[in-house]
Amino acid sequence: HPVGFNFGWGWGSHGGNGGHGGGGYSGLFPEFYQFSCPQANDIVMSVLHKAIANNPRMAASLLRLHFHDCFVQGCDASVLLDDSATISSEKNSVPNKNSLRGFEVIDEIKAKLEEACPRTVSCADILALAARGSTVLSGGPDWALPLGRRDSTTASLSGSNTNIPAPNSTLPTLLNSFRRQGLDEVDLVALSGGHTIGIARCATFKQRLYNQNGHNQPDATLDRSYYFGLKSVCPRTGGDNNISPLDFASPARFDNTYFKLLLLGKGLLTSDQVLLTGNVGTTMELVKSFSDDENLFFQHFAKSMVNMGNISPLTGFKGQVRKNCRRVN
Ligand code: HEM
Ligand SMILES: [Ca+2]
Ligand SMILES: [Ca+2]
Repeated sequence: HPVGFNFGWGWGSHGGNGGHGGGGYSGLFPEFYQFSCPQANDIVMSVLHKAIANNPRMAASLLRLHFHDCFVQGCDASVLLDDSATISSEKNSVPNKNSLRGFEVIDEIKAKLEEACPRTVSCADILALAARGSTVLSGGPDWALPLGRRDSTTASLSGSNTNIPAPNSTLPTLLNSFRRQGLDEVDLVALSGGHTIGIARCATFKQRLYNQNGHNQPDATLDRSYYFGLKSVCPRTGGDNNISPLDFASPARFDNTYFKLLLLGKGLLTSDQVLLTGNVGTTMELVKSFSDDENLFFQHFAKSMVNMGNISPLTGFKGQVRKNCRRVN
């Protein structure tokens, strides 16, 4: 039987971390495919290698996909489901529409895995493997990745609209949003470091340039020269789809320059800069520590990615292993 004896390994769905990511027992474990599909990660990495060589931004897009999956119904590949008679796709939510990328790469990975190990590797695990592989191939840390997630048969468009924080969020709002997922302020700062790679559209930060507080004034925490540079990319009207790197110093390199830029007032999104200026909790100290010590950032990023990846997984007999990530079986 291709599914192997991993299926329903037993302790799965009763692990009881309360559906939360932060610490605790998830029922997932790194060796989940050791016997049923030992080559799973190699297949993922070979597709990633090609896709990222072809377009370095793809690493960023795939990392973000896992985040947008985990914050809505947990890490269950709900984000990958297309519209159908029974599914209102999360792809149409405000944070996702015209923004999420990388679905074709996930499709390619899934097709190769179905050939090698039919009906074995879930789409939710593919998202987690692709996020880790993208981090590694961009120069970031590697980590032991708990596996064994199964795929949802539902999606939540409304959950996608409410659970994924907006780029103009205040620090208390960000902390609340993460807390609801069982993640703490260290997770928030470490995972925001994912913005060391990738790109954002003007629409997501334009408010900071022209009307941060309802008085037609720019965000006072923005460095002046950075502000003028951003204005040249994002005019007051139009240009909403123009793009700017989240970490302009090294947009394709997974390093700690994101935090160094925050110290210089050169964070792109409000949600980035408030980690330093927001004055709640110890996020400011964490930003300073991560900008001082890349190793420390890498260790925390790895740990927090595991925490995020543990949010409400479907295990044991719950959910299914989709044959095609875009639709339920
Ligand atoms: C803390 C709250 C967060 C907010 C408010 C936020 C917001 C955003 C926004 C607005 C964009 C640009 C989207 C666009 O222009 O279409 C973006 C891109 C990105 N985000 Fe986040 N994000 C957050 C957390 C995270 C986390 C936890 C990760 C992963 C660990 C992540 C990874 C990324 C990456 C890699 C990109 C670039 C994607 C690409 O270039 O295709 N973000 N984020
Ligand atoms: Ca999900
Ligand atoms: Ca970088």
